[in-house]
Amino acid sequence: MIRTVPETGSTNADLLAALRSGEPLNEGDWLIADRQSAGRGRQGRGWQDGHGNFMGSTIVRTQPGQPPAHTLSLLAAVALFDTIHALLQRPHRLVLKWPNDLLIGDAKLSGILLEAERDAVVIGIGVNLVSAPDLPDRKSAALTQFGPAPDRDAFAETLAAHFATELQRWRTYGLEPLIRSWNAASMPKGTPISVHEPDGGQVGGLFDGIEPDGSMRLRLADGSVRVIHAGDVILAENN
Ligand SMILES: O=C(O)CCCC[C@@H]1SC[C@@H]2NC(=O)N[C@@H]21
Repeated sequence: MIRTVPETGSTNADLLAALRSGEPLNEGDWLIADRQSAGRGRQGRGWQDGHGNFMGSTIVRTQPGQPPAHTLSLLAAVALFDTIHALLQRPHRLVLKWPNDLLIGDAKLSGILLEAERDAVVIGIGVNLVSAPDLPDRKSAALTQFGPAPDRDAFAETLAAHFATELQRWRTYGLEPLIRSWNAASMPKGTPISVHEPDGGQVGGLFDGIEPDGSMRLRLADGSVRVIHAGDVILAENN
């Protein structure tokens, strides 16, 4: 069920609170806000809302024997890619940047934030359908720069359907088909990037694809490969 509210602080915060208070929430339920006053982004950043943009969250129940929960960020990215790809007149400009950002050219179009709560993960997605905020450290873009504004509610229905399909595939067949889909949508190997690691370190190199477990390969200047399990990736040319 998709529930829409006119305004809230953060749809992620709302679903986390609902989980904590034991409200009945099912997989497939989405909470979507027309406006968000305290949107949360990755790495402690905020997420700026915009009239007509998509801001919504859903939950997945974690179960023993299924792929690691953090790979749901790749899953959400693939579902989002499929949703947006169909809307673009020149879809080849759309690429995924590890782990889950969608870029048009070199500009960020959307963001995905996973937050865990006991046996559940809240997955929040923000998409610049109509307007893009100015970001301090990277370029941003909105879909309206590339075509007509999609209807937000129709967009939500399609995204929810793609997400449900990917979730079932992830549970049934594991990570392999998901990684294949992610790779097919990925920015090209050899793209110069800079990785900001959770410990505050920064390392530059060339994007070298992803490992079967979803971690990222970074080719360093000396030709060796470093496997990155967590971090924030910035295109070197945006730096
Ligand atoms: O930093 C990022 O790239 C992730 C941004 C995630 C934003 C979405 S908007 C809907 C949901 N609610 C939030 O507070 N954040 C996520």
